[in-house]
Amino acid sequence: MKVTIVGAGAVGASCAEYVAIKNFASEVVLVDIKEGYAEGKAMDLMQTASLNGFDTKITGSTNDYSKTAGSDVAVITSGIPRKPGMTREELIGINAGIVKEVASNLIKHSPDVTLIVVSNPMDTMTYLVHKTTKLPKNKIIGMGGALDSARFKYRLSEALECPPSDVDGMVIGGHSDTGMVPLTRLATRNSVPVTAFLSEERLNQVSEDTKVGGATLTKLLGTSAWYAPGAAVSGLVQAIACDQKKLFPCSALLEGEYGLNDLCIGVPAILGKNGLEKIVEIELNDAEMNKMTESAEGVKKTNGLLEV
Ligand SMILES: NC(=O)C1=CN([C@@H]2O[C@H](COP(=O)(O)OP(=O)(O)OC[C@H]3O[C@@H](n4cnc5c(N)ncnc54)[C@H](O)[C@@H]3O)[C@@H](O)[C@H]2O)C=CC1
Ligand SMILES: O=C([O-])CC(=O)C(=O)O
Repeated sequence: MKVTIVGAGAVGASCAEYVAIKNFASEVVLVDIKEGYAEGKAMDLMQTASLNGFDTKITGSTNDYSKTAGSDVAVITSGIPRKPGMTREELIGINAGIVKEVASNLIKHSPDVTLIVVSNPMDTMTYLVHKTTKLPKNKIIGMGGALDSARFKYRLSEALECPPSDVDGMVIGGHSDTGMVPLTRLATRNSVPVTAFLSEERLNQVSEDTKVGGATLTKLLGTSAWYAPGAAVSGLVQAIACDQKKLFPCSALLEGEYGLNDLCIGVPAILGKNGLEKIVEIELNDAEMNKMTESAEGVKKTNGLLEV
């Protein structure tokens, strides 16, 4: 199993580290445009192999895609992150060109690859990859919902004063400060609906904190987060590499599901060796469906800025 990660920055390197530590891939190739940067990150990570007990071989390359040939899964984290006060959507001008070129380079050397798009604005970048490559739709997946759901569980655990591992919950919709739809009605603590423990007001607070999860960290860090994003991507990579048939909310190209068409947005999906194997349509109530429709309008507005 060969995994390529383009962008050896904060998220790309964190993802490489989690993939290696989980020890399911034979090879990880890091690619970056900055001279020597991917090679340096790869060497540093390889020097943790004997400490962390993994056998994955990590190599780096400065923009030489021949090194990525035959990749099963490739992750696109190349581009710029936001700074405090910015929205993800403001990154479109720089990141669209980068993502389009990187996807094309990857496919040239790995025609059967499954692509996981991370660069922001992620739903629009995923749509861009669908529009500009000839990969089948199951082979292009956007990562956002897995991270947003992890943040939702963290915020729920705070409110419930319990460990995050006690909590289950999911965020669908667009990966943006206003577009996320945390499904509080369906969240549980060991099978008990969280609505049995928390007031509507407290749950609304959990939802709002979840939606601005990325912005809150960007304000604290001066750039956007990387540990939870890297871990979330590694979960998607593992589900595909190990054919786990796991369910994650992912940004998928919709063709009528949830009453939506011609956009990529976060919906529950099963991931396995064929990439995004199935979109799962869960029953939403009217309020949730309205939020999803509103979120889709926001994503479509950003898609409208693309030159495709
Ligand atoms: N979808 C999600 O849930 C998340 C998305 N992000 C996004 O991921 C992206 C990366 O974030 P960070 O790793 O924090 O940024 P970073 O600045 O640390 O790393 C980005 C790397 O991409 C490289 N790069 C730029 N153009 C390139 C090209 N044409 N080819 C190869 N490499 C290129 C840069 O040299 C840099 O090393 C950002 O757009 C950020 O907004 C970040 C966190 C979560
Ligand atoms: O907030 C950002 O810009 C990066 C990101 O997508 C996240 O951490 O959710």
